[in-house]
Amino acid sequence: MKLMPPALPMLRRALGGGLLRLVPAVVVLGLAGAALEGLGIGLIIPLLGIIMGHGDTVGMAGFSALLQQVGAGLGERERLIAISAAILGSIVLKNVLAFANTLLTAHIYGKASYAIRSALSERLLRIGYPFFLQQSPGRLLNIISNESWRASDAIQALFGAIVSASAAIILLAFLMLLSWQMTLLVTLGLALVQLAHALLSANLKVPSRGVAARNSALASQMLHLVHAGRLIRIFGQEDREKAVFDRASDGVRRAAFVLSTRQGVLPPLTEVLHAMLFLMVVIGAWLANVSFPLTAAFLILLYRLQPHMRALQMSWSQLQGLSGSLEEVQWLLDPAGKPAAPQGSRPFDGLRQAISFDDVSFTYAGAASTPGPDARGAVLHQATFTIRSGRSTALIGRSGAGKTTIVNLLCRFVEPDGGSILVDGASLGEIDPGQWRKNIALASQELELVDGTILDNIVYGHDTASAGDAERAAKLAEAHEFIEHLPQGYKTLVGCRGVNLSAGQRQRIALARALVRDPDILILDEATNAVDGLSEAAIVETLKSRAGRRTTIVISHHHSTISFCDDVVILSHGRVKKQAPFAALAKLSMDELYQHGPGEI
Ligand SMILES: Nc1ncnc2c1ncn2[C@@H]1O[C@H](COP(=O)(O)OP(=O)(O)OP(=O)(O)O)[C@@H](O)[C@H]1O
Repeated sequence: MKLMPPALPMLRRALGGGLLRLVPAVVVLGLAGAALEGLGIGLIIPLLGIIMGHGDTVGMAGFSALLQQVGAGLGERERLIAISAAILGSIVLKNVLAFANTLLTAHIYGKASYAIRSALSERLLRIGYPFFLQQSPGRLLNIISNESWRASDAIQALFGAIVSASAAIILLAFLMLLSWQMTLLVTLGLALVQLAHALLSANLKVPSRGVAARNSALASQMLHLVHAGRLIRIFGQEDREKAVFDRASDGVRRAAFVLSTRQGVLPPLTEVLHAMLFLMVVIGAWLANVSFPLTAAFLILLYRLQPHMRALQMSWSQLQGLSGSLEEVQWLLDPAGKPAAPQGSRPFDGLRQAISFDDVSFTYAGAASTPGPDARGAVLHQATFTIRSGRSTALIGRSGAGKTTIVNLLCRFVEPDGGSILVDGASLGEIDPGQWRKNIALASQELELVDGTILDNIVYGHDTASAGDAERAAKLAEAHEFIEHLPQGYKTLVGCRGVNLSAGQRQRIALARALVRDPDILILDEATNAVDGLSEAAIVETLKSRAGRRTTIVISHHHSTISFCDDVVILSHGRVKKQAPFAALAKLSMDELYQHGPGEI
């Protein structure tokens, strides 16, 4: 049976060498504190000897006899004061060290929490985009907002265990010096209690996983309530949503209750076992005729040892109780089995001739029933078409035809399952993704605005852009006029995901954000569908001005939006039905274009 939470080695990696180097300091402080405590208690032997009026050494040998000699040369009164002062000094110093250890542990806890959150955010930012298509946002949110804290608690529990174990070892050593026979008995008893505790703690893993799973479900519900505020109200679903939320919340309560009750059994059980051990020592010492000062010092030491043993056991059960959280954090941090970020090292500084899709097939993970390009669920089937450099290409097709999927492939959010995408003859998969993305800009109905000002949003990802550049881009995107009419102009806060603006205003800012980079390849995916006709006509004029100089890819269901394009690619059910110069088909309506057969012009 595995008693150690499996995720601890992973956490060790996440924490890095810096924090681990502090572990010896924690151990040294723990050992020194316990040594001072042991010494202070040991000095009770001569103290009691003086109070009882004799230097009774019956049953004493070695260390205890040595302690009995402390201050032997002094007068009785001076000796009493000196020993009392030494006991008090050791207690004060021990507590100073305990405080230092608390500070150090708090420092490590804070740093560990930070390190875990930082590692999680790093993973989320560097992981391949398909991961987000597969995973529940509620689970991810729960890991970052809840489980990461619990993983830090696990680290604190681990450090607590180290301190308690150090103290226990030292106090056991003192006990050994006082009476090795009684210490052997005690050690055997403690080992049995420890084993019973460890076995019972191992059963905490299952309920701990239950708590983590219920927390994920609750986080999903929370996200839903926050994001679907309008939907819930317009369809009058408040009561139903409340019931669903309460069920998820009650699930967390019940799972946490199961975990707490199983954890709660452990402290009383171990206390009873420790009390039995304590009484066994008292009776054993009486039967063996051990001197009173020695028995008293032994029992006080044993009494002081118990909290450390209990703390060690509690840290252990806490670690087991947190194993579900540790596993969740480990799952997210572990790169195994997760989509990798796009690779490639070939330099790219601009499109010279064309981007060619050559028999490209693609299936979203989880959508395929059988592997391979012809699998059911494939959303692109051997798509072949060309996007010419310096020209504008319209990608059209009915809803679900695969247009946005082509954008996802172009932006390397996903990679083709079959066929190849060639950029000036080189495979897109070999091109440095950073350099490639620097040369493209995407304005899409799905790309959010960031929480900040309008200016922040326009220059997002283009650090060298000045306020003047932003204003020029806003003019091109037909956004300048409405921005100027806002009380704070470009300093207006757009709110979370741009809630303070209308849909058309948001789209124009997103378009300005794409245009401010004057990208080599501009991709517009339904980027102006909420913009009024007049503004759209002006935007089309802007796009026309890129002709011959820059490449533009436009996806739209509106004839007016694609009217300036040189080429058109017609998609149907993931297949390219036709690629033709747009001028040859310009007279057809969108419906006629969608229905257009492969050979007809
Ligand atoms: N993340 C996903 N997982 C599984 N299937 C998906 C995913 N995204 C899209 N699809 C499926 O892929 C197909 C193509 O979707 P895509 O978004 O490319 O269509 P589209 O032509 O852009 O449609 P629209 O005009 O409605 O935006 C659809 O059948 C859709 O259900």
